[in-house]
Amino acid sequence: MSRVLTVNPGSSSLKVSVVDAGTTLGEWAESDWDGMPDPAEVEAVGPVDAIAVRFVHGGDRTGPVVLDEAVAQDLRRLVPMAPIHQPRSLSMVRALRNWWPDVPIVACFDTSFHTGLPPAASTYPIPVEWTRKFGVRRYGFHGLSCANALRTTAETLGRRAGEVAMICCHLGSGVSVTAIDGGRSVDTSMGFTPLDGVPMATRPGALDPGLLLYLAREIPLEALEDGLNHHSGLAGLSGTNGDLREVLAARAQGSADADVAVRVYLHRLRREIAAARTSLPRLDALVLTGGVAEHQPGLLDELATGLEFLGVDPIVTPAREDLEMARQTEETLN
Ligand SMILES: Nc1ncnc2c1ncn2[C@@H]1O[C@H](COP(=O)(O)OP(=O)(O)O)[C@@H](O)[C@H]1O
Ligand SMILES: CC(=O)OP(=O)(O)O
Ligand SMILES: [Mg+2]
Repeated sequence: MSRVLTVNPGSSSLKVSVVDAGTTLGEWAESDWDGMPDPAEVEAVGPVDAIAVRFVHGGDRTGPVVLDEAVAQDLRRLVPMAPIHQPRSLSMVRALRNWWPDVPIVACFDTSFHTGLPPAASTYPIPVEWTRKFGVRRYGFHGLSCANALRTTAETLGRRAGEVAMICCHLGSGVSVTAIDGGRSVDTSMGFTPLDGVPMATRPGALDPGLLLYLAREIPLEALEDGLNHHSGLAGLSGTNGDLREVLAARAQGSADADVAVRVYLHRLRREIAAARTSLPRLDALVLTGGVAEHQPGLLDELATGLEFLGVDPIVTPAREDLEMARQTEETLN
């Protein structure tokens, strides 16, 4: 087993790479949701031995699985819980099967990293009959990014992964904050779905459930679902598309709405980071990853103002979900 084609359909981008033993041989990023690099371009890097596809929702699966028709069917069941991401991963699989019919596909899940959450963090305070009947719990997402950040942070600190107490903030189009201790997730801001937690490019993060009940009486359910997934968060607040480049440009041009959007984003992010700290015995590292962490240093300085009490300086690490997926795929197939 050597070359793994990794496919990561995120909410604002499709990222594709070919990885061989931890080295990236080629990478492609498409901001167009329906884009896909030309398979011939991928083949030009050399033949691939396996394909890894990111699925944000894997249900209760604790690790990656070889994707056969039964698994695909089961993952389809989870579409209502991850409506932005799951359909895209499923349609990517259909296309990939066409292009590479003989290459095994492994599904790698955001949720797997969080399956060991302690009950205090994973249980919703609703009637226990609802919890049992609907299989409701905090699943948590961005786990592939967290696993990669844990590995790089452990290397930086010269420790084993199990010896690191850290907070991982994934700042992409989706945003999450995860407390990691003993090599596993002990609390995380995303919940039953990736709508929860910190405001994101187009999603609101945590809302008063009473507000949702109120809105559900005023707005048809489909419009509400669309508004919460695609028109809330930074986009909804600022009137831009929610990409922080655009929000910050609007703020620089004097937009009061964009100014409030950034304030809300940073306030809620700091609040979530402070909350994550309470799940850890100590804090070795505050790690920031994802497109915003990698490309918006000025905003990170604004974020750090007010977090001095944590006693650590934030460190930035690239969100190499593809390296984690390639690793998981090799382990699964070997
Ligand atoms: N080259 C860049 N310069 C500035 N900001 C960037 C750049 N690339 C990405 N970003 C920021 O990162 C965000 C997208 O993060 P990313 O991790 O790529 O998203 P996702 O994986 O969720 O699609 C955008 O909101 C944008 O503000
Ligand atoms: C789970 C999630 O929101 O992922 P992304 O940030 O890649 O859209
Ligand atoms: Mg992403």
